[in-house]
Amino acid sequence: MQPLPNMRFAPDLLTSQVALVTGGGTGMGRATAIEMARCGADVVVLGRRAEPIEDCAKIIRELGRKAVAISTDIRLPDQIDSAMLRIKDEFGRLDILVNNAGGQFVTPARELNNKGFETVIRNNLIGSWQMTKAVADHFMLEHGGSIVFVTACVRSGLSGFVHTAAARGGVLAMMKTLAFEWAEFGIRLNCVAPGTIKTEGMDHYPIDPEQWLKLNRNVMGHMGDVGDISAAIIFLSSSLGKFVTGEEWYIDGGETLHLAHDARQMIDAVKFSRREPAVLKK
Ligand SMILES: CCCCCCCCC/C=C/C(=O)SCCNC(=O)CCNC(=O)[C@H](O)C(C)(C)COP(=O)(O)OP(=O)(O)OC[C@H]1O[C@@H](n2cnc3c(N)ncnc32)[C@H](O)[C@@H]1OP(=O)(O)O
Ligand SMILES: NC(=O)C1=CN([C@@H]2O[C@H](COP(=O)(O)OP(=O)(O)OC[C@H]3O[C@@H](n4cnc5c(N)ncnc54)[C@H](OP(=O)(O)O)[C@@H]3O)[C@@H](O)[C@H]2O)C=CC1
Repeated sequence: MQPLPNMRFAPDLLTSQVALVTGGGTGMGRATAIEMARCGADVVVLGRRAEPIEDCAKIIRELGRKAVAISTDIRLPDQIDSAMLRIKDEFGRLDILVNNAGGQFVTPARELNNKGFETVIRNNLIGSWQMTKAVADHFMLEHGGSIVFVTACVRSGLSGFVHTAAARGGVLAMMKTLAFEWAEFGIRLNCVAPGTIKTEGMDHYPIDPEQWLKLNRNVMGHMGDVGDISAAIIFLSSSLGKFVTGEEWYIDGGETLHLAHDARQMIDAVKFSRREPAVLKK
């Protein structure tokens, strides 16, 4: 488990709010669920495996907030419906949804078959849609709320991840469409796109984190931590973000500043010499 960040927001920021975090048992979802509880929210922690979500709910209860862990696969509508009924019973309302659950595998597109593509679309796009529609139908179309999707930095594609690039691009378009259609119901929707964040989820990838740092284009020189992402999610979910909807927020340590990175290499090449630019020497 990654260490939790220090408390960053006012302890009453989310008082009287009920939040649901998918994938809340690990990584960024866990950090967000716990940080929301520290801000006064009651929290529903959702994921497939019982143990991590129960652990997270236990921590939240120790903080003095109400928490319920519900084992649910976001791809399965029947399980989602049961989860909604349980939330209605336990809390009676739901104000915040964080669509964080997701995952994929690295593969060159030429080696990806249709089943693999569909698997990742179902997990990341259809799962997020199903959760969003259920939460709107059961709660938010009646009393409003805030929905944040955790996506990925796919503005220029994501080599090795064509399936997830397609899914996350779909989530972005879905979010913007719903932000327009559901504004009249008091529902705000936004995306947070993490760069490379140190979580247990990264263990699924066959690459050493240090090697990854050399390969990526993060200008900070280190990976982000779970608190970098939970802070953005809480800002957007809470009254701090009350005038923000339909937005996508890249929290990536400058990983997508490709032009700035290229310019830095050029500056290194000329060694700050105006009279004798290295590029002209030979
Ligand atoms: C380097 C850069 C690092 C660094 C990367 C940094 C940038 C990336 C941004 C994102 C970072 C993160 O998300 S961080 C981590 C988040 N967590 C994860 O990614 C979790 C890891 N992934 C998974 O759990 C799974 O792969 C998941 C996608 C959910 C699918 O699980 P399921 O159990 O539903 O599916 P399975 O039954 O396993 O597989 C269904 C089919 O999918 C295909 N399939 C599944 N796994 C496959 C695999 N490894 N390789 C090929 N194909 C596969 C096959 O066609 C399978 O069918 P058959 O052939 O018939 O079996
Ligand atoms: N770490 C990074 O650098 C980046 C991560 N992301 C995305 O951010 C999100 C969080 O990732 P991170 O914290 O790193 O990784 P984790 O693997 O720790 O988190 C993913 C969580 O989602 C849950 N989950 C996955 N599939 C389902 C499903 N079908 N139904 C319910 N729950 C599910 C998992 O729990 P369980 O298996 O028990 O269901 C797990 O708790 C993911 O969507 C990820 O793809 C995006 C860009 C970069």
